[in-house]
Amino acid sequence: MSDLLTTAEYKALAADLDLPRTAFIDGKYRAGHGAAFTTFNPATGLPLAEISGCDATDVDLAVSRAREAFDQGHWAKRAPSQRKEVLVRLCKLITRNRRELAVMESLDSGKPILDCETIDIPETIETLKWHAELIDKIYDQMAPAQEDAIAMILREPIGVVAAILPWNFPLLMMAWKIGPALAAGNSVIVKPAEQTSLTALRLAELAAEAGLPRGVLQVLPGDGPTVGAPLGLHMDVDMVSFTGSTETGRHFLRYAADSNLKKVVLECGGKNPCVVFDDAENLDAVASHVVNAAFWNMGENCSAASRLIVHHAVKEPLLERILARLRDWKTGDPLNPAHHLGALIDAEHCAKVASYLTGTALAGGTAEGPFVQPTIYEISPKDAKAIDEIFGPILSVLTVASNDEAIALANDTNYGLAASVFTANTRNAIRAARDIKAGTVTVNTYGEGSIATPFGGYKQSGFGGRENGIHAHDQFTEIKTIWIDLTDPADGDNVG
Ligand SMILES: NC(=O)C1=CN([C@@H]2O[C@H](COP(=O)(O)OP(=O)(O)OC[C@H]3O[C@@H](n4cnc5c(N)ncnc54)[C@H](OP(=O)(O)O)[C@@H]3O)[C@@H](O)[C@H]2O)C=CC1
Ligand SMILES: CCCCCC/C=C/C(=O)O
Repeated sequence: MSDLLTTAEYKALAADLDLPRTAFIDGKYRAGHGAAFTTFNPATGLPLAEISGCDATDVDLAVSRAREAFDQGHWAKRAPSQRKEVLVRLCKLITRNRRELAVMESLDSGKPILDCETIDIPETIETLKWHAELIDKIYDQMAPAQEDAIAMILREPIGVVAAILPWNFPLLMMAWKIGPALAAGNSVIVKPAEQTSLTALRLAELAAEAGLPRGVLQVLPGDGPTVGAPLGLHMDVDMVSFTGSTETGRHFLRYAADSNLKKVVLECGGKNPCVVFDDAENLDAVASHVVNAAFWNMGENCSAASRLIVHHAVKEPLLERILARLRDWKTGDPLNPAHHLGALIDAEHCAKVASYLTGTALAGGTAEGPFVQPTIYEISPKDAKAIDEIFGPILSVLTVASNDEAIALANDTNYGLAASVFTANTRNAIRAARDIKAGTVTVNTYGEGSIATPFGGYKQSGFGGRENGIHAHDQFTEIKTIWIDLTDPADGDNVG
């Protein structure tokens, strides 16, 4: 992006921000009944704002308002083209306020402003626009039926959806959920991660300004046990869409089992492999992809490639290039647009990541407060660094003697979210893409694909559906069959 500001200009904007401090319920900001909590700037450790937290009383209120809004049909039953208009208006408002949102996101999450400006905010807009534009272009279906019957298959909004968000992509993950959910006509209650509530609240305010009826999008700040659990256990919440750790994902399956069997979709962790075969070409490009895959967003990314599985024939030249490439990746103040890595989310997470900084590193290996240098270790597959989801800027290099061994190692994990394969041989590429058990396999590149391609995990990386693309629309709708008998009564009844 050409119009990045200077650090001083970003800091001036940051100082002027009007930060939201209460829940957004029934179309307006209002204080919750839970304990107030502080949201911190991860880069400085200083408080940003005191936020009035929610509790089960607020959950009950928000669910009843969401249900009322749904039943009244001012959103759910509106023509798809009218829902589209409101969501497109919201995109325009986000665009108009994009700088404010980018700075708020960077301040609250520690993400580099460079990424907030060039990825998080543009992708948030793109996601909302894509689902808005989709909704008046999809058709329901007819199924084969008997001669004197018509069978229709309709998609209907599910009802009240709870969106439980992580702290690593606060706005973008909100967009991944509310984009398809709102476009389909649902009422959505968002629970942001306690560390990062600010942009979710501001987005709800902008949605109201865009014309979203009250009760259709509400945001309840607070922690998991106090706000997430009552949402998960609520008898009048029809669906939970969750992004976060596999462990917390399991809680939501239990909540559903212990309440109303609500639909649950989980997008959880990953220990994603970058596999480099002996015939990989253009190692400069491979090195760029590996660095980006491992260290983008400080490795606080469910689809980060934290395992580099490389054939020994290309290991040395590839590592040389990776280390050279890494010299361009600067770590530090998130509001400095020259920095590619900002601050880790909080002290607890820093301590967890730092506990993996052991042994001799090929690069990095040090942490200074919330700033962890991009770090590379060459280790054995049995090392905890190669097994655990660290969620920090630590790449494990695992050397193999054959391409088959590489695939076996790539699959030797409880996770299965994303993987990349680098090879010049088409047959090897296709075989690897087929054999790796992951929701997304990229060949000779790294990334999540586009908003049009489904995103989600095999094994313990996910459950119940896919985000993005038309598959996300499936996630947030129920399928209804309508069978219409066309028998002429004059010809007798159709029974038996
Ligand atoms: N797949 C991914 O994208 C993510 C993976 N992670 C992984 O999870 C690890 C821990 O991060 P963490 O923030 O604790 O992630 P969690 O999975 O615990 O949090 C995700 C969301 O679930 C909520 N939550 C937490 N516990 C409960 C509960 N018992 N009932 C209902 N809701 C709950 C959180 O609320 P709150 O935090 O406010 O209490 C947050 O909104 C990271 O180190 C990383 O490995 C983390 C974030 C994203
Ligand atoms: C530009 C696309 C970014 C996708 C990031 C997906 C990460 C999800 C997660 O960590 O939950």
